[in-house]
Amino acid sequence: MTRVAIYDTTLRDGSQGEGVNFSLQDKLLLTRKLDELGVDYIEGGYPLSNPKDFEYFQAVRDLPLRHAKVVAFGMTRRKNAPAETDTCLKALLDAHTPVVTIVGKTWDFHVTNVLGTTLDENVRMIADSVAFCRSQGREVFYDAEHFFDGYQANPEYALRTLRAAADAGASVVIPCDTNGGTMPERVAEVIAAARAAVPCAVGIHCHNDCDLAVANTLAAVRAGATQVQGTMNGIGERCGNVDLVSVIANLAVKYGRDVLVPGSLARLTEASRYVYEIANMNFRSGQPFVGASAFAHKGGMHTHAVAKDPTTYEHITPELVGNERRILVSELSGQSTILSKTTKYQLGSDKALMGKILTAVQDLEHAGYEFEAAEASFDLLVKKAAGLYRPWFERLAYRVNIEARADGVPVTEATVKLRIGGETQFEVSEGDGPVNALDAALRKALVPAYPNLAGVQLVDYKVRVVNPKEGTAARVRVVIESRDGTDVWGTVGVSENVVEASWLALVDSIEYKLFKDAEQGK
Ligand SMILES: CC(=O)SCCNC(=O)CCNC(=O)[C@H](O)C(C)(C)COP(=O)(O)OP(=O)(O)OC[C@H]1O[C@@H](n2cnc3c(N)ncnc32)[C@H](O)[C@@H]1OP(=O)(O)O
Ligand SMILES: CC(=O)C(=O)O
Repeated sequence: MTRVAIYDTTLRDGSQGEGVNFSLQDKLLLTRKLDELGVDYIEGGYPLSNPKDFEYFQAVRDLPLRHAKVVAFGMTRRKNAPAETDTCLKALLDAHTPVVTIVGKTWDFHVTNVLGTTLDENVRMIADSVAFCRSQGREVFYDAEHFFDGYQANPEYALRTLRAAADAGASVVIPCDTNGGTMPERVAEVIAAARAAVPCAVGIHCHNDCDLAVANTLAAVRAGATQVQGTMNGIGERCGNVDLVSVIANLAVKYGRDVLVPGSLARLTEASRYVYEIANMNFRSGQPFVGASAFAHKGGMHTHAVAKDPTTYEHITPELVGNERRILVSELSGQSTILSKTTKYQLGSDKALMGKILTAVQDLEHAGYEFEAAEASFDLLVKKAAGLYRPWFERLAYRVNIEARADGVPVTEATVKLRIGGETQFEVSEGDGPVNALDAALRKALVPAYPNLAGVQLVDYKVRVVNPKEGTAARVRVVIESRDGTDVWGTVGVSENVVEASWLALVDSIEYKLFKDAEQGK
């Protein structure tokens, strides 16, 4: 099957998304990651646009890329002026990339109403720009902006612009659904018409304004497009570009097409999450293929079947795209969920115990607990129900004091009193807030006996009101995420008092860490 070239424009079109702003360093890190993933082309930016993009093309030359080619992007020459002196084309060539992508107008309405020029001059702008970059030794891709709307309005003219680019030496012409409003069957028809009109390869560039960008891109490939442009996780202007993650996975797994470099598909999840991190965006847990929930099973009937054979509720095996299966514990669980979450304790034959754990989960969830993001608290619950729990320390008391001083800066102080191995420990600590102060005092008291606790970091803290109708007397749920050198774990506490809820979640985190290290012989 023909290879489909993957052209990533996260660094250019992705950065046109609201709230996305990559630093130069971010762009270089992403370039390295995209190359590791095995994409064929990385569109690094618009060198004329700003000094950062210009510098990127200087700096990227020092990156040792294994596979990907870096591409500079820019528009056709300005109207009524020669290509040789055009500042945009000069910046494109000064980027010294092996490939340049030139975007041009194909919709007659844009030519007359936006560029303010004639249809003939626009065709010359395209041809001159492509020919000039070719004469300077660059491979040229031609992005046909608004091609689908242009083809709808004036098909002869739209095809004429494509032919101008191909005749001038473009190796790929790429019809763009710039406004993202085209339906999949129409995309297929128009791509077929474009292929019939030019001798060179045809690509596709879709936006997601109708939530159809993936379907449109796949329709284009089925109609013969051999280059796919898009962004990681679909970030981009308005509703975004096509999500390359889904496109790559569907092409490889569903259509058996040759994409990326061999063996790369299993890096998809890691690459997607890396892009979210660098873009400072939250992961989309329901994102197909790579989201944390993409292979998470919650309903009791589902988990029961998945335990017998995962294909009962999974369309592919998660490892294929580097993701993992998760079994979620909740009030919707049945005994088989509990069974699959407790395999390490080998409690399977004890039906009464499974029932007891399930009832405890349902009662606690009714009271406001949630164990989906707090598997460490669930683990402690199982230990307690199965008689495997032993206290590492005894909680005698805690107190938190917040003093608002005259300078307006509140000072928080926490005191904890614990019994550890028969000794009473009493420690005081200041912190940025009650949770920070309590955490610091807890560790001060415990680290002398359990030095591994020094390596625990609190990485996330979330509070959610459980029963908002009660106003300020409402119960709150605190979920804390903790991390050490090897693992990340979540714990939960619920109370009418936010400090107490935090304390419960904190203590669970510490206890889980102590059990975990003991089980791992640390
Ligand atoms: C569909 C897409 O995603 S295309 C890429 C869109 N991305 C961006 O625009 C981000 C980067 N852009 C920029 O940094 C700036 O817009 C620049 C540097 C390109 C141009 O900046 P300026 O010269 O100040 O122009 P400005 O942005 O105000 O307007 C765009 C100009 O480009 C012209 N233009 C637009 N498309 C094209 C084209 N394909 N070929 C030639 N000229 C074009 C417009 O007519 C307008 O020129 P005019 O004011 O003489 O009519
Ligand atoms: C080229 C481009 O980004 C577009 O037409 O959407």
